[in-house]
Amino acid sequence: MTEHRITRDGITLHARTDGADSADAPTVVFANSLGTTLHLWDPIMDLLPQGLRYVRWDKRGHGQSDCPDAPYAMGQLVSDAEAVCDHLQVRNCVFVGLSVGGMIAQGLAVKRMDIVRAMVLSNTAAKIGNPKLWSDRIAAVTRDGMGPVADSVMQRWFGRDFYGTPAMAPWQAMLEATPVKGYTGVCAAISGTDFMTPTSGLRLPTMGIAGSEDGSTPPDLVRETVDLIPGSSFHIIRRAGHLPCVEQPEAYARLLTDFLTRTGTVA
Ligand SMILES: O=C(O)CC1=CCC(=O)O1
Repeated sequence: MTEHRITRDGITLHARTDGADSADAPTVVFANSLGTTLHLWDPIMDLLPQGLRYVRWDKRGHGQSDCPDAPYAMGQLVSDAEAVCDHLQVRNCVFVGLSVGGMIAQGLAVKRMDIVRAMVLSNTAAKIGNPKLWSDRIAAVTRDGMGPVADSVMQRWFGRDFYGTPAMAPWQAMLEATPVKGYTGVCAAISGTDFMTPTSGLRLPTMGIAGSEDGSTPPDLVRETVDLIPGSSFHIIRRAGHLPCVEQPEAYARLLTDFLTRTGTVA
């Protein structure tokens, strides 16, 4: 594992690479969701093929990355992803984005075909929620902090088998540790994003993943976006909510590994 600090736009972003330690290795880049750090992917890392380079980073306002004042724009989040990839010489990668991470995937694929060769749109959509949903959430978190919204977020993040169990505690702690400015900054970026038109122009190998019990981006919403891209595939992971890589890591890693094989990323 190697840690990286990348400075752009007056802030420093924290990233790490695992697996192969060379820019020449086939590379998979992971983009996390709102209120999570790069540790979102920990449960699947040991289940993925060897010989590849795995890149992940903390979005601005999350984890060990700097936290500038809110609001943020989707263009800034996409440019952050671009800066991480350019710093690490990522080209022709498979880009895996979950939720807002999947919006970043769509934005980066439109902007930088040299970086994104194939993508996984997990628990995401071209447009998530509506401006009132996000302005209400920004107002509640700005007024009361992360604590009071945590339970309703957990109910969307996790299916009924996982919600309320001790295994949920570290994920709730991750959410509650997110700075208010970072959380509300990213909420504003999501609120202002509708990628329906640009995403419908994308032509690259794409796989969609949904959780059968996802309360934030239900399967039909994910499918609607994935169907914009001809030739894409779509899979539902059962007994999982918004973060299936946490609840069903084996099933998630199996889908990813199959996709890496189909796209010629692993033999
Ligand atoms: O908190 C939620 O509702 C889940 C979510 C929406 C966008 C994202 O990244 O996470």
